[in-house]
Amino acid sequence: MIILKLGGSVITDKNSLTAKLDFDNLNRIAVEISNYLKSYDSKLIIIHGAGSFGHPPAKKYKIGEKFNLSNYQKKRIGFSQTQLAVKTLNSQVLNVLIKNNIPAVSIQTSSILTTNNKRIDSFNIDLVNKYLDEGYVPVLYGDVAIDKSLKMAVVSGDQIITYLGKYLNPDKIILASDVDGVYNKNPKTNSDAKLFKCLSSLKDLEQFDSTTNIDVTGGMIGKIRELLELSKEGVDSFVINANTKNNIFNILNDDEVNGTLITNKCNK
Ligand SMILES: Nc1ncnc2c1ncn2[C@@H]1O[C@H](COP(=O)(O)OP(=O)(O)OP(=O)(O)O)[C@@H](O)[C@H]1O
Ligand SMILES: C=C(C)CCOP(=O)(O)O
Repeated sequence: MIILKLGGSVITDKNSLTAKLDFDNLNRIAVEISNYLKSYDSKLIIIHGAGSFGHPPAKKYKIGEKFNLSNYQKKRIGFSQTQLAVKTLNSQVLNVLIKNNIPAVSIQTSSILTTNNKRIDSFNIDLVNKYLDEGYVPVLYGDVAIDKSLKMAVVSGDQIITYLGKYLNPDKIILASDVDGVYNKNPKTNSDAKLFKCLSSLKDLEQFDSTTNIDVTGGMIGKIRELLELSKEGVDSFVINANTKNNIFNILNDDEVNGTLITNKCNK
């Protein structure tokens, strides 16, 4: 079974302050996934990020931050707006996947899990497995969730990967973003940034800035923290660039792709 995350920076314009789908990118990626599934009968879970649909409302309403009960009504509206925004993105993603003949089914993250202190503490994985067994491609996404301690939280697609990676024993975990992998510093703002072929510790990074100021889940650093957590359980993952044509098809197909392997077994 393969878990593939389509980053919000790939399927949306993440620099936009209003929700904006990157249809061309999404459609090209859907064609690559569809071509792979035509040849191989493998189980696939897709997770997508929230991009410019989810991060701006989550930031505006400070979802997941401490608040007074007197503020609760406004926070509820913020929760609802964020949930609707990511659900809207998810519908658009599903529309493109299904048009490309992928039997995608949407699993609304906020209806299938809860968190405690921002970490997933209950998850109806059975449902995901049942869809997989019936030959569907379950699609989950970064969303909000009811949180036992904080009342509400943001759950990143990356945290969903860590959770499913631990419990479903996937053969491959792929995170597709808009850069070639993990660098020692942000490659978008540093022309001398060096790409890691393999990463096993955050200590190797020189800079810890996130993507844009709208990101509420820590950008690339948040992602690496999740993946390093997973690597401690012996589960490896790859970070690759989905903006490069055929990268998604090639990595699904086990062909070599430029990127970063996150593992606890890098040979230094
Ligand atoms: N050390 C680094 N290595 C690679 N990218 C970095 C680094 N530091 C910052 N970045 C930025 O991280 C961005 C990718 O992270 P981001 O969280 O946007 O990914 P995503 O998974 O596509 O988005 P989302 O979380 O919305 O799904 C890149 O665009 C890059 O500019
Ligand atoms: C901002 C929200 C609601 C979810 C964030 O998910 P991510 O884009 O995968 O980090």
